Parts: sequence; structure tokens; C-alpha cells
Amino acid sequence: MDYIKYINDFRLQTNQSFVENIERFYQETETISTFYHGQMVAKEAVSLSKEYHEQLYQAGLLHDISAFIPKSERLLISEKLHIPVLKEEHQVPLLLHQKLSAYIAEKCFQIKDPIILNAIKCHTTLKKNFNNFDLIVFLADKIAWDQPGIPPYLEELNTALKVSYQEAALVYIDYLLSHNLLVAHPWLLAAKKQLTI
Ligand SMILES: Nc1ncnc2c1ncn2[C@@H]1O[C@H](COP(=O)(O)OP(=O)(O)O)[C@@H](O)[C@H]1O
Repeated sequence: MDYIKYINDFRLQTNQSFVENIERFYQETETISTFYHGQMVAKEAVSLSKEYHEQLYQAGLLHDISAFIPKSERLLISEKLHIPVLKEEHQVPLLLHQKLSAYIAEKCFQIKDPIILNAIKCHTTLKKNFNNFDLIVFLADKIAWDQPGIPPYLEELNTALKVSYQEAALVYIDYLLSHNLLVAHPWLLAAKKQLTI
């Protein structure tokens, strides 16, 4: 598949709803299971918040929209799309899917709202100066994770969630950092630093 051509050629169809267009994208790129994961994350994000429901739902559906680009291609595609790539992302190109998803959300789905784009862009690592919307999308993705079984950190995360989003994010980040992380992404470290102040 020519990934960049697919992205450039994708058009929203006016006879389909916004969600149907997103579903079609996942279908055409043979990643429909990621659409279902996106729906779960979207619902979880909405349930975590009293506001921003429409925007959270869209961020949830689109956060992994780049899943069709194989890990082996993510570096090259990011460079071709002029997406800035950090040293750590060179080492672990899997981590580029957050930036690629934000690019596709804007280009293919006309998302202009920075609150949505920024949250998609940091949904794996969080980042410095995160806001509540970023935190909610980040947490929803960890609660409704895309792997079989119950996340090993879930119980502790849910307990921390009774205190604050921040406490819950710290539980997940500490879990990640203590479990053979391939690379310590600087955005993750910066987020942790701010969470522990
Ligand atoms: N710094 C890192 N190094 C290696 N793997 C990481 C790092 N950060 C996250 N991961 C892994 O990347 C995978 C995808 O993470 P994430 O983006 O949070 O989920 P999703 O793809 O469902 O949005 C997870 O399995 C997570 O453990």
C-alpha cells in the first residue's frame, strides 16, 4: 500500500456521518479492530469527564488512526510528511504513531481544534504542560487498552483516579518506566517531572 497516497487521496464523503467516514478509513486500511479500540477509548474518555464530550469522542476515535502504517515504515513516512522526529522516536518508531495520527486527523478528517490534535499527539507519552483534556485521552487509552486481558496497572490506576487524573497518570507512567521500557521518551519524562512537583 502507498500510505502517503492513501492519506492524500482520502476524502470525507458527504453521504456518510463523521463516525462512518472514520469507520470507512479503518475498514479500507484493514485496521477495523483499531476502530473498535478507538470507540472504547472514546466512550471511556467521555465517561471520565463532565465536559468536552464531543471533542473527547473524536479524539478517542482518531487517536490510533495511523495504525495501518507498519512500525517499519513509520520513520520514513514521518520524514516524508515533515513530521519532526526525536532521537528516541528514531530508536523506537512505534512511538511515532501518536504524531502520525494527529497528522491524519487534521489532513483527512479536517480536525482543526488544537485541543483534539494536541491530545492525539501525546496520547502515548503525555508531554510537558499537558492539560486535563490530554490527561483524559491518555488515561482512557490506558484503561481501555488494545491488548487482551486486564491491564496489570488497572486496579492501582482506578484507585488513584479517585484522587485525581494526575495521580492516575503517575501510576501508569511509573508502571511503564519500571517495565523494560525500550526508550525513555523525553515527553514522558517531562510529564512525570511535572506530575511529581
Ligand atoms: N517509551 C516507550 N518505549 C517502548 N514502548 C512504549 C513506550 N511508551 C509506550 N510504549 C508501548 O507502546 C504501546 C502503545 O502504547 P499506547 O499508544 O499507549 O497505546 P495505543 O496504541 O492503544 O494508543 C504500549 O504497549 C506501550 O507499552
